[in-house]
Amino acid sequence: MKKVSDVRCFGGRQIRFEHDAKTLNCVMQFSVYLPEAATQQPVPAVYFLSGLTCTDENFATKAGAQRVANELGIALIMPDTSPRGDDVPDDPEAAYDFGKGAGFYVNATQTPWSQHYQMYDYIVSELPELVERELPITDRRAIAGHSMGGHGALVIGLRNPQRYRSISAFSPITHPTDCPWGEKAFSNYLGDDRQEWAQYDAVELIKAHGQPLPIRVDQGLADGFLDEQLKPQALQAAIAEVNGDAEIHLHEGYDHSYYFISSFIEAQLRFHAQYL
Ligand SMILES: N[C@@H](CCC(=O)N[C@@H](CS)C(=O)NCC(=O)O)C(=O)O
Repeated sequence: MKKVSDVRCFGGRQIRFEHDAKTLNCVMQFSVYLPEAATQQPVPAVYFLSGLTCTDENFATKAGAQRVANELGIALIMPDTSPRGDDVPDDPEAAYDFGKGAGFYVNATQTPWSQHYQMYDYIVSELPELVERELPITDRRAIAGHSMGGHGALVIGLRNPQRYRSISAFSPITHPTDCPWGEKAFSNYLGDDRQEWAQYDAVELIKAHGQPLPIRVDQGLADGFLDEQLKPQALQAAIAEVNGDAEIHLHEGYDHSYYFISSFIEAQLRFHAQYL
């Protein structure tokens, strides 16, 4: 992998890398925050999956996570949200909710998407293997995300409890098989067989397999996507059905933006630090 930039930030370093991603069949960029503690010994990591339209830079520049990550001695790994490059197919109408910037953290099975859109395997396997080999980062991992990335964090954590210690999400798409964003993405990436979709739906996974890891969710009640796309009550009902103990924090007046994320990222990082 090649370093694109490296700057000092809150005692640690904010670094951007580029590499040939084998699972995605394209060149990808990702960002890493290394706390000062990583100069002494390898540190655990929180992987943060961003939402629709984002790259690795949205969370890096807008969430304000580095100060607390440095205090806690935790690295932040910030991947992009889809495969990139001129060879990668995009939404024919260039809509923001499908194609580039909208990989939905699934392994696509349908043409022409399946050649590049393998974001599930990229996040679960290729990226951790790379950063743990090349950087002072351990295999003590937590996974977090926002919106589409909140969906990704829940699904990836729920399906891989042996690989992660805790899960958190801001404004997650909790039940993508039952909302317009999810239905559009899954029918294109995965085809029409809805049984194939359930493996990428946090509500369905919890109902089928319970809650294997600690979970914290933060959701703003002034979020414009709340009722149509995000449906926190579907997640609450699934958790209740399996007698889980996920923390779901509903915040009066907060919206879907990075102003919301920056208000509660400290609480989420301190939540993960208990388990890392
Ligand atoms: N308002 C956006 C909808 C997409 C959106 O809200 N994206 C969220 C994630 S779902 C985001 O993080 N956007 C980038 C940012 O705020 O920096 C649009 O219409 O393009």
